[in-house]
Amino acid sequence: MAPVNNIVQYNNNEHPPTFKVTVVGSGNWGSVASKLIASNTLKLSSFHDEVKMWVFEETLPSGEKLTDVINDTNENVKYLPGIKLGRNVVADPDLENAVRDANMLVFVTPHQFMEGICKKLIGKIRSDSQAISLIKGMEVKKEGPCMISTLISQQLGVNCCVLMGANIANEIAVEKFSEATVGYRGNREIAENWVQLFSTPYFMVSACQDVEGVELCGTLKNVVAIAAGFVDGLDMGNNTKAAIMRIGLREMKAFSKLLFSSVKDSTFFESCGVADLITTCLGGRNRKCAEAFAKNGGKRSFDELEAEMLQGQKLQGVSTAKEVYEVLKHKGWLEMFPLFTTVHEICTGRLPPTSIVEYSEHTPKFPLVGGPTAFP
Ligand SMILES: NC(=O)c1ccc[n+]([C@@H]2O[C@H](COP(=O)([O-])OP(=O)(O)OC[C@H]3O[C@@H](n4cnc5c(N)ncnc54)[C@H](O)[C@@H]3O)[C@@H](O)[C@H]2O)c1
Ligand SMILES: O=P(O)(O)OC[C@H](O)CO
Repeated sequence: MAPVNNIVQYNNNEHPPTFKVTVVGSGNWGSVASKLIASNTLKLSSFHDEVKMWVFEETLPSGEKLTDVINDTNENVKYLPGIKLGRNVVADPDLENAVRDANMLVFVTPHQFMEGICKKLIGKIRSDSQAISLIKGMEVKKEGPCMISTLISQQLGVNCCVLMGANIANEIAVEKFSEATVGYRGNREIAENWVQLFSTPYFMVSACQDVEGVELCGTLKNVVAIAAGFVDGLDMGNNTKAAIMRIGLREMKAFSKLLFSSVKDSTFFESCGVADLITTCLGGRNRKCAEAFAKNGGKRSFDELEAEMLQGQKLQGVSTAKEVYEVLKHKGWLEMFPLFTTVHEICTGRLPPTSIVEYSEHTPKFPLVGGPTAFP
């Protein structure tokens, strides 16, 4: 399409773009996701070039508003400094305004804020909207666990896919090769549209018809990352860390399948599964803060360490460990999941960090190295 005197003209063979994207969230991963998407909307004729990015507004130490600085410099100076997002990314602090024209909504905020965000969006989005969640976490309700994609679907009445994977944002920001998995249910065409929107030569995305499995992998690996951080903080070495990762993967798979019998074994071999578990236990923020927690003998709280070490970025693993613990307790499954249980008990100070490989009387001794019959 060619702009003539600022009016966009279409020739006979060209259709106006169908899809307009808004990214709800502008943290570390939210900013990188906006950059990936914006590079593609410029190339794909079915998408409008402009990508709106909703910013939870804050005032920087300079006294300037973060949104103004992003729009002036094309950089999220707080959450992704040094990276240009693409001139077609437009930051907007007004949530309602940011989503008004969009029909492809990308949700990427820390999970604890999503319930409030959904409430504000009820009745405010286009009726033909599709959604995708890049959020690793879950909510626990009276009725039981609720995945974030389910929260979005139920509250907003939209179909919601998920995108998870071995995706440390700072590495993708500098275009180092990574993979990701789009989880979907039902319509493959919609999933393919998301795959197209995110894929670049350095970000290889594939689709998997197992939305619960993909989302639970992304959510639960953060609990295992906390355990891996404890092992690092206690200088226990690589063998111990590998053992923790193996046991963690077993618990991830068992928990997912107990909650949703539809979860597929093969999902755990996708980027969202074993690959994300490895990268997060080697280089993630949950691992880093848990290492500091263990080095301090559990005497400095995770809240304090998060504020000091992450400068506004948020951990998901500590709250996810609590949410998983609530589910296990409610279902009577605590004894089947000693790693998940122990991580929560260490985070809350009920057990010392060294307990990650020592089991007290109230945690069972067997399943940490459990045989094949310990789980379904
Ligand atoms: N950073 C990564 O490497 C990475 C990679 C893959 C997935 N994820 C997942 O993506 C999700 C978002 O992570 P992120 O790295 O973009 O965020 P982040 O950790 O950088 O969190 C900071 C963001 O939270 C916002 N925020 C703070 N208080 C808020 C409030 N009250 N309401 C709404 N927003 C508020 C901040 O404005 C900022 O945008 C998480 O679930 C995370 O697990 C992160
Ligand atoms: O830095 P973390 O621990 O939040 O992990 C980041 C991503 O989820 C890794 O894929």
